[in-house]
Amino acid sequence: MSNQGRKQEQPTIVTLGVNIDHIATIRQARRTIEPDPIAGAVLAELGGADGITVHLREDRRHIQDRDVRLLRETVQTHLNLEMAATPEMISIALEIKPDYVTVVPEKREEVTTEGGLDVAGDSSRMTHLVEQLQSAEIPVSWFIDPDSRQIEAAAKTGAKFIELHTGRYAEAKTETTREGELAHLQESCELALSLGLRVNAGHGLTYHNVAPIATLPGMEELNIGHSIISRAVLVGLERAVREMKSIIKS
Ligand SMILES: CC(=O)[C@@H](O)[C@H](O)COP(=O)(O)O
Ligand SMILES: NCC(=O)COP(=O)(O)O
Repeated sequence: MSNQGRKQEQPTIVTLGVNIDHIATIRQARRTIEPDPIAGAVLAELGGADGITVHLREDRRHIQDRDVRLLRETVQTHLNLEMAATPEMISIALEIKPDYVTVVPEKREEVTTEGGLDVAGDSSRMTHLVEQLQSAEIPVSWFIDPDSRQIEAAAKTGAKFIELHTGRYAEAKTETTREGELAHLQESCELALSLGLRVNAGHGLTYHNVAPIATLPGMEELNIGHSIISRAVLVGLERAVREMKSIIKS
């Protein structure tokens, strides 16, 4: 069922979904048991995360099926499962029942998610996916570019959310380009709310570029991963070395 005609109320507080994929990237570099993203999720929640996001890629390069199953049992806030629109992923989502699913485009050869999903170009398959997941009470979010055609198509599928891809904003090389991308994101957010969608955003957000996105009227949740995990590695390093040194000395 489409959302049209039901303007979404504007949320007043922007929440933070912490994407813990790259804790698993470090673990998978050695195919070992540490660092465990489940422990990472507990610490992120203690630090104030409002939600935990993981992307179960088809190639399982970082997050594994076991991680998603355990996170479902341990996450105290909400669990956002990012996944491709494939039968395998739909069946995993139906079994695990995350608090919501964000459907993303995926290519095996990409380093990270390139561009948003083409909901407009495959609307009947996408509408069917929404019916399958939302009839099981799993709200669907489309990870799309700030593009009016995609936003209108997203609303017609009946999905509850979109996540605006902030990659072009994050990668802008000049202030003028960045301002232009921010304006696209603002207009997109307004359009989505007017069509009854709730609006999240993410990709490439950092400590330096997040503030203007966090103040966009109507923005609900920002999903941020790489920048937070990168900082965590560095701010934790001194303590980690001290702890090893004290064992060696004793
Ligand atoms: C869809 C998205 O933006 C996130 O999944 C992010 O890309 C982290 O995962 P990868 O680094 O595997 O792309
Ligand atoms: N959907 C975006 C996300 O979960 C995190 O992306 P990034 O901060 O790792 O680029």
